Amino acid sequence: MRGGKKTVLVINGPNLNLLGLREPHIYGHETLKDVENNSVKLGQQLDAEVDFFQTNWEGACVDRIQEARTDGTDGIVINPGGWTHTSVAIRDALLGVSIPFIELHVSNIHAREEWRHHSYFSDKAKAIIVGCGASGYEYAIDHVVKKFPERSERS
Ligand SMILES: O=C(O)[C@]1(O)C[C@H](CCCOc2ccccc2)[C@@H](O)[C@H](O)C1
Repeated sequence: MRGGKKTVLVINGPNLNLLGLREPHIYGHETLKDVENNSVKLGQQLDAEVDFFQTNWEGACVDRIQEARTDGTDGIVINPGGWTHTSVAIRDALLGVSIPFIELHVSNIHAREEWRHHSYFSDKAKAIIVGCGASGYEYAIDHVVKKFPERSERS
């Protein structure tokens, strides 16, 4: 909670800054800025705080997740991008802060190449949303706000 409001952190991993600009037949035409704007607007409608973070650097992602342990974050929505299939470090960071999270993918990774079918996050995620395009971010935020418990830990 921050300022008396449920607080959701949305994290996007590498190359998702190109969302809507490349491979629209796979990832759609909405840009990451569109997603951020829609997410913040939904937060206002739900009387919640939505923080938005994107990085191409794995260590910066770990640092942002660790920061969430003490900044009032109640739940995380993460699209790990390519790290989905490679990153034990980010899995460890999520488990280390003990913040419930939803794993999100714009595309349906289970209908794509075999190597995309494995995720280092799915077995620990509270929920997984795939294949809903940019709308998935709003579904995930709504779920965190309405279904995830408030966290009291601040230290
Ligand atoms: O479907 C998803 O959201 C993914 O997380 C996107 C990742 C790709 C992130 C890069 O996204 C781009 C978007 C537009 C243009 C280029 C890359 C991919 O490696 C995962 O398997 C599934």
